[in-house]
This record gives sequence, structure tokens and C-alpha cells, in this order.
Amino acid sequence: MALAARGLTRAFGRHIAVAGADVSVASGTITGLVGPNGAGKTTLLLMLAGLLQPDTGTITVDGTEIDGSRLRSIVGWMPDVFGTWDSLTAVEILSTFGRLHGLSRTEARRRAVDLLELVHLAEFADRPAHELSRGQKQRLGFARTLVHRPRVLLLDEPASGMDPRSRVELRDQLRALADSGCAVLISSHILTELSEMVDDVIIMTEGRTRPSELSAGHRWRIREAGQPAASATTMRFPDEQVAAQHLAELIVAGHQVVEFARIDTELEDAYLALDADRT
Ligand SMILES: Nc1ncnc2c1ncn2[C@@H]1O[C@H](COP(=O)(O)OP(=O)(O)OP(=O)(O)O)[C@@H](O)[C@H]1O
Repeated sequence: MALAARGLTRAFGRHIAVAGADVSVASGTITGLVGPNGAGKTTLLLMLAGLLQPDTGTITVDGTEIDGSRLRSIVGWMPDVFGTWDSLTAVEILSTFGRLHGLSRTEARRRAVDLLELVHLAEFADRPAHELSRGQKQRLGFARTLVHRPRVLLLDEPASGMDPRSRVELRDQLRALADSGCAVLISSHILTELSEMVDDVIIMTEGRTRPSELSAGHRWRIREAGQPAASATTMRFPDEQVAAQHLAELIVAGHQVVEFARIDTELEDAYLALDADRT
């Protein structure tokens, strides 16, 4: 399912938090949303999730404009902090959301148990949520996001509080969801991690969006034997297959390639350049 928005605007009093933002997230892809504190990312995500009414602009799914209540049935929304009902167990919390999304009692319980397996919280299934650590609550929040099998996922700083293993698992789970056809939009300040995960990036500053150069593929660093590290070549390829093809051609042509790697600081570099522009 593809999600798109055009000219989204939202003000709080006289402060314009989002000022004509454009978003396009294709089915099967993961898009990063980055920008400084206060840029308007959460406000934008809330509008895309159908939880905040835009002042102007349109939101479409697969090309059809839809309203907030329809959006909420299609979209899985994961806020940066997942408030739980502390006295309910993990299974009860997920089943309750399942019931709210129209599942029968039996289906909701089965879905809750499956999702707790997925996020490695099965041992907490029948324990009250107040026993969960912050990172475990985030994982429970991710499970809740998936209860109604959403085809669009919007995640606001989902990895905050998660340990390294949980972050890697989250990344793999998001990729699997994208591969199954979901459109995923994820905001994060951890740019190196984000850059390993995303196919595309939207940069947001002062309420406005702009695509990043990453849309045109990633830059790769290439160094041959005897070539000083500082003078390694960099090239941009649209995808990994084209990069691999170029490497094969270099080898066949007799080049002694000793380094061929994607530059993972690319997003960070673009972001810092943007920050420098601001000051
Ligand atoms: N409910 C609200 N009432 C008034 N102002 C708000 C409200 N929500 C957000 N804002 C303001 O809108 C602007 C954008 O906030 P938002 O939370 O969308 O930014 P953000 O990019 O998600 O920031 P961060 O990276 O710090 O999470 C900020 O200036 C914020 O103070």
C-alpha cells in the first residue's frame, strides 16, 4: 500500500508546526524521516496516522484520498513513548487492542500470543505491564502497532530505549514487513542506524519537507591496492545490484579492489551540512 500526502499544514495557535509538507512512501519500502528537534516530525506523523486533523492538505492511500477514521484502520502507529495500562498483563493489553480493531475474543488472544512471541516477550505474557523495562515496553508498543495487520507503518523513534539486539530485530522485522508489501515511515535521530535500514529519506526542517539525495541511491567507497586511503574513489549507485555489477566489472578488468563498501555516514553528513546551513 502506498501512502502520500500533499501540502499538509498544521498550526498550534500562531506557531506553524508543519508548513506544506509533502510525503510519499511506496509499498515495499522503508523511508526515514529526519530533522532537528521541533522540526515537526511528530506532528506530521500524527496527521498521517489520522490522529491529528491537518489544517490544509490531502492524504491519499493507493491514490485515493481518505479521512482520519479510515487512515486509523490502515495505519499502524507507534509513538515514541508507549503508555501502558500498568495493572493489565501484556496479553490483556494486546487482546484489548485486538478487540478494539474488531477481532473476536479468541482471535484477539491468539494474535496477542503470536505478537508477544515475535517481540520476544512471551515470558511476560501473563505478567502486569508495570514489570516491563522501558525497552520491553517499547517492544510491547511495537507489537500493539501490528495488532490489526496494518499495511502502512508509522514509527516515531521506535528504537529509543531498546538494547542493541532488539534494535537489530526491529530492523529485520521492519524489512520483512516492507518485503510483504507494507509502506514504512520511521523517524529517528540515530542516523547511522537509520541509513542502514532505509531505502529513502525525507528531511524536515522548520515544518517543511524535502527529499534527500539518498533517493538517488547510496554512495560507495572504492579503493584499489596501493591507493592511499584519502584518495579512495566514491561512486553513487541506485541499488546494491548495480554496485555488485560494477565491482564485478572492475575485477574482470584486472583492478585490484581491496575496499568496496557503502558509506554509512552519508545521511549523517547530509544532516550535519543541513544543520550548518541553519546556523
Ligand atoms: N500540542 C501542541 N501544542 C502546541 N505546540 C505544539 C504541540 N505539538 C507540537 N508543538 C510544537 O510544534 C513544533 C513541532 O513539534 P514536533 O513534536 O512535531 O517536532 P519533532 O520534529 O517531532 O521534534 P523532536 O525531534 O524533538 O521529537 C514544536 O515547536 C512544538 O513545540
